[in-house]
Amino acid sequence: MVSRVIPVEPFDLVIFGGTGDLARRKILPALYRRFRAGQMPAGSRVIGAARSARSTNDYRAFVREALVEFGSADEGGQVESAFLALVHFVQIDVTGAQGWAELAAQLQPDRVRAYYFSVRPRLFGALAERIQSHGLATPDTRIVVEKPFGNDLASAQLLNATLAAHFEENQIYRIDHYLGKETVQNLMAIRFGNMMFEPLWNSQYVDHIQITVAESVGVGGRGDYYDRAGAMRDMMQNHLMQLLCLIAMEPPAKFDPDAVRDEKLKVIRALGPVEPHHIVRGQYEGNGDLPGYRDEVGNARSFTESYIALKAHVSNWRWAGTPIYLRTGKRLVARSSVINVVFKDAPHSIFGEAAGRHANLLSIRLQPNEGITLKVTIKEPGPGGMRLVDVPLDMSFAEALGPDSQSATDAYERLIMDVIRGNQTLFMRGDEVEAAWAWTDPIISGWTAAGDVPKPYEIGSTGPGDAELLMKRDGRQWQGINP
Ligand SMILES: NC(=O)C1=CN([C@@H]2O[C@H](COP(=O)(O)OP(=O)(O)OC[C@H]3O[C@@H](n4cnc5c(N)ncnc54)[C@H](OP(=O)(O)O)[C@@H]3O)[C@@H](O)[C@H]2O)C=CC1
Ligand SMILES: O=C1O[C@H](COP(=O)(O)O)[C@@H](O)[C@H](O)[C@H]1O
Repeated sequence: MVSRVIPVEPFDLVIFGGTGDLARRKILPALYRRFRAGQMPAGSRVIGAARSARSTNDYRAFVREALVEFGSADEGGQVESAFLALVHFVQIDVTGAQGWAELAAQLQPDRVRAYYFSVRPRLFGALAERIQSHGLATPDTRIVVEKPFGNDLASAQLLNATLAAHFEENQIYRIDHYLGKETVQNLMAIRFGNMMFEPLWNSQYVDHIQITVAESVGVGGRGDYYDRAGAMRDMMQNHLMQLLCLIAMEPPAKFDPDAVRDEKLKVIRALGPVEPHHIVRGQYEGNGDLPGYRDEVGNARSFTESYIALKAHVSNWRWAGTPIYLRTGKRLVARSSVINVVFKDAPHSIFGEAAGRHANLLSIRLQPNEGITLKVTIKEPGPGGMRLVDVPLDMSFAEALGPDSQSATDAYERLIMDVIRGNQTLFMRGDEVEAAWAWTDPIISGWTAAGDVPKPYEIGSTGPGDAELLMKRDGRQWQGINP
């Protein structure tokens, strides 16, 4: 069961950084898949822009290679040729004066225009300014801004102010690709489309929540950026923060951009400061087969974390007393993003202590093997008296909805089409990003001032042992990281 395609009018999309890694791996294949699905109308244009010279024909060959490598091409077929015919290239150095007139000539009047900022973040401001000063912005223009959106509160505020000098907030689409994931949106459907969860969704019934985003890959070719960012800025401040918002927010009055984002913002603003002893930072060590973090980023003295776990509190009526534990890291045992909602024990066991105490657990698997498991307590079968065991009520979305249900539309496909449709619900608003940095900054400055050194952990493990202790001290434990 795959959702229907919502048609859009022909549009022009300009990818600044159209020859870069992100364009190659994500943006171009996503556009092609939407074209193949019939959602990108003929007459639309995809214009790659980059600093180095190449012809449109060369760029089409580059795009074709990207489609082949990232699994979307139909090997020289008609669909691929029709898509490539929509692709053009313009050489523009964002900081210079050349190329803008040529770009203007490529753009069609009276249609939606989207400029994708897939260049280094320090070019974002200049790019916004140049688009305006060269008269390339119409009222129907949108800009799509990639991460990272600043690297602290001050830089995010400055970037927001720079963009706001040239574009209205309703023209600015700040990407957090986690919001485009099918299962992440499903969090809202699960919470607000079902009556059974909401009455239990508070500190009276929920003991604690665990949010895990584990990766098995290392930092790859992005070592330079990553070593300046670390797991806190790269993942926690944005992706895990968004998951936390969706799991903790109040029901918005309706599913519209500002209603949803207002509620998320309230959650971020309700986050209390994090105690230094509630934070564990880690760095993976090499193991003979694979290089360690420091070798991978080429910095033998790096103290940047490739893993972070922390205990957060949302200080409001719903969640007072229910901690939310978050962890993310690279080179862990498996790629697995899961939210575990751990319910409290029954207040009194009528079966006596020998039967054991059991807590219900709702696991929402975001990737891979998307689905939900509810662990419930039943009687252990057999004549051995009233002994209790936990059994899972397990639902895989692929089994329930068909194998195409999760993979049909990847995050970038959905997000780009939302830009064209002018729907900002799945994009971060400026105040949300600033609030997230306002929470993050003191955490980072705290460990920097204390000279904290990340704990080593083994490649293929669940992270540093101290993260287990963080839970153990509270009489709790992490759920396993399973593929
Ligand atoms: N790669 C990834 O996995 C992810 C990337 N991002 C973000 O996406 C953005 C792009 O990243 P990525 O694709 O990896 O970067 P790359 O370094 O691979 O590509 C950079 C692109 O920008 C172009 N460029 C550089 N300088 C200029 C300039 N002065 N004027 C015009 N074009 C210029 C380059 O063109 P040329 O080669 O001609 O110089 C190239 O097309 C960054 O903001 C990054 O943080 C976000 C999430 C993931
Ligand atoms: O934004 C980022 O996300 C990826 C993880 O994304 P996923 O969709 O594969 O879960 C992460 O590897 C990268 O470091 C980070 O910048």
